[in-house]
Amino acid sequence: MKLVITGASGRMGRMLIETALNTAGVTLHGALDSESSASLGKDAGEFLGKTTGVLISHDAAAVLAGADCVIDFTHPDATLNYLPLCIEQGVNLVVGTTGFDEAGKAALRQASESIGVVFSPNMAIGVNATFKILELAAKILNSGYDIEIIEAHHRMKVDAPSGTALKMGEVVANALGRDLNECAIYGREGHTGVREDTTIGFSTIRGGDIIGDHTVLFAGMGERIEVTHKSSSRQSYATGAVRAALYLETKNTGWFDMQDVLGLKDVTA
Ligand SMILES: NC(=O)C1=CN([C@@H]2O[C@H](COP(=O)(O)OP(=O)(O)OC[C@H]3O[C@@H](n4cnc5c(N)ncnc54)[C@H](OP(=O)(O)O)[C@@H]3O)[C@@H](O)[C@H]2O)C=CC1
Ligand SMILES: O=C(O)C1=N[C@H](C(=O)O)C[C@H](O)C1
Repeated sequence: MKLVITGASGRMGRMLIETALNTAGVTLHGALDSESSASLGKDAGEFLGKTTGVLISHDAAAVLAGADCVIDFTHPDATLNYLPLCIEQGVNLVVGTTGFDEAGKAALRQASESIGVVFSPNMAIGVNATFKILELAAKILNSGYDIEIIEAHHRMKVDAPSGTALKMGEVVANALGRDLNECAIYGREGHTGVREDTTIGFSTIRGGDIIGDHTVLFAGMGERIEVTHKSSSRQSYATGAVRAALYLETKNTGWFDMQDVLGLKDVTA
């Protein structure tokens, strides 16, 4: 499978290049970065001390020619810029980028009528298992428990709450028959009044080099349950993303998430 990695000099881009180079059946076909990137023209493997023959480029049309799949961990503006070229050239797309607005998500979903798309705010197997655990926890703790979602990430992260925290909120809200758009509380300040029963609160921490911690707290009277996932390396995200690209090898169109890729859709307790 011929893979193109966007955001090639970013934290995830580099991890993805290393993972692609180490995965049997995968060829690094191209590497893209922003037009202002200091890495343009450099070998994509330079940061590993390797020569791959793939030079980091800004010419998306040229790089995408002949590719099978793009893995994109960048910024919503970048993803939506690459999208028409993927459609035009029939190149599948794995999107790990977070922070899309509703219109951006709709554009990706529409693209999946022409190409295969895997869209997931977190590609780690453990996080996707946690989504399942949360579904069950929410169904059991369906009344008498206040739900709060706490996430912590590195100081360079630009979107909040994290895509994973929002997805956790969605999973819990759906399990309880609530609409996250109606029950989410994003931070509190001043005289807030007492907590309303059916709300789901989000708290965001940004600092240092924290890779990604997520906790869903079910706080009852006299006890509390915390479901926590902590990432200690970006490798888990990259491994999941390359697995998603391989999953798309047999697909020409369609909208998928990591639950599809990992075969978790039908897993019930
Ligand atoms: N789904 C998942 O499992 C995970 C998702 N993520 C998400 O992936 C994204 C990237 O994270 P991370 O690697 O830490 O971020 P970085 O800032 O380290 O990397 C982003 C890369 O994208 C490039 N880029 C940014 N804007 C544009 C643009 N408009 N056009 C072209 N290229 C652009 C940057 O280039 P330059 O620096 O030159 O601007 C950089 O190379 C985030 O949305 C994050 O939330 C992260 C980890 C896991
Ligand atoms: O920006 C990050 O680093 C991460 N972003 C994703 C998110 O927003 O959920 C996934 C992971 O938590 C790391």
